[in-house]
Amino acid sequence: MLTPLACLRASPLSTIHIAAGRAVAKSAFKGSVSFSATTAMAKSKFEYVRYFERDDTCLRNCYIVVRLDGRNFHRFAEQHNFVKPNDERALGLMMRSAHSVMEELEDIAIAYGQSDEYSFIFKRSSNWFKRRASKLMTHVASQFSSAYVFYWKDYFGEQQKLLYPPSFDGRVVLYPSNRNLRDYLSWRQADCHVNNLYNTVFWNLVQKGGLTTSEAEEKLKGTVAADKNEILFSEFNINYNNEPPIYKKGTVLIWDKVNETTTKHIKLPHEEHEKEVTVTRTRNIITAHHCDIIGNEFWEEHPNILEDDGC
Ligand SMILES: Nc1nc2c(ncn2[C@@H]2O[C@H](COP(=O)(O)OP(=O)(O)OP(=O)(O)O)[C@@H](O)[C@H]2O)c(=O)[nH]1
Ligand SMILES: [Mg+2]
Ligand SMILES: [Mg+2]
Repeated sequence: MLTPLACLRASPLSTIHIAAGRAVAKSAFKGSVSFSATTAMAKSKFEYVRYFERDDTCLRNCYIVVRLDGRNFHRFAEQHNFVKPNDERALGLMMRSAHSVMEELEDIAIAYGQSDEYSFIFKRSSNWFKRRASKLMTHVASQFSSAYVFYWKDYFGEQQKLLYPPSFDGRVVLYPSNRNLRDYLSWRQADCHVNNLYNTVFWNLVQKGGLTTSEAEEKLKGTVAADKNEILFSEFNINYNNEPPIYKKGTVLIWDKVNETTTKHIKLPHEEHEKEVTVTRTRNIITAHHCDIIGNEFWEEHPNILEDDGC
């Protein structure tokens, strides 16, 4: 007897003979027990099962946000010796993976990432995959995860091996207005700032100040941003404003137009010699920014990211 698993394994090598509207699968494995299953073809009585599928079409006119977050990255960061509190390699790899998502999937107008998360915003007019939430989310998550593994060595080199396959959860959220979408992105960037300020002081207290992690935690209890800035400045001579923007602001990926000029040699039919001509092409490329997206300036500089609210 073949177990169900063995049958599954056998099926790719099986030959299927179609006779009188019925499919007969025969095992191609020599020596194994051959099976011949007769299965009714399309339009069978089984087809009703497809009506159990849920319609998860995203509401029209809304921005579709897919947010990914690394699963148990606290442990992943420890096991892969991430630098505390910010690991440039890890942030670079997250950015590269997000870049890959934007390159491969259509209609993403902007992406924002920090720590182990990335948000991808599909244009409100997008009709990609008929706006089916599960399709959008799973494509984003799987492209991101495979890119993360694929590009690992480019960022961590040979010394730091990838010890196990990382994974990312995904969720879909719809935002009906430009204000809502901007507030969503502001929320994520504010989160980046709050966490980074805390982590910067915390790890300075531990690594340079000699405090244990619980002593550092105790010292920071009840402190506000100004207190943390003061500790950084007075105890460690660090001006938080001068910390790298990628740590403080996260990463924004957008499409930008660039002009590319190339020289070509062409020979016109009525001319004897080749002529050198310069050709300028406009190309869309993805650019990374580590700037404030809470205020108006960024949005005024890039007016094409948001679509008209239409009201
Ligand atoms: N050392 C270090 N750790 C990082 C860095 N980026 C992310 N992390 C870790 O990743 C965690 C991300 O936080 P969360 O997403 O809230 O938590 P999580 O452990 O991933 O758990 P779940 O998301 O609930 O599965 C942080 O708490 C850090 O421990 C980094 O650059 N350096
Ligand atoms: Mg996480
Ligand atoms: Mg997270």
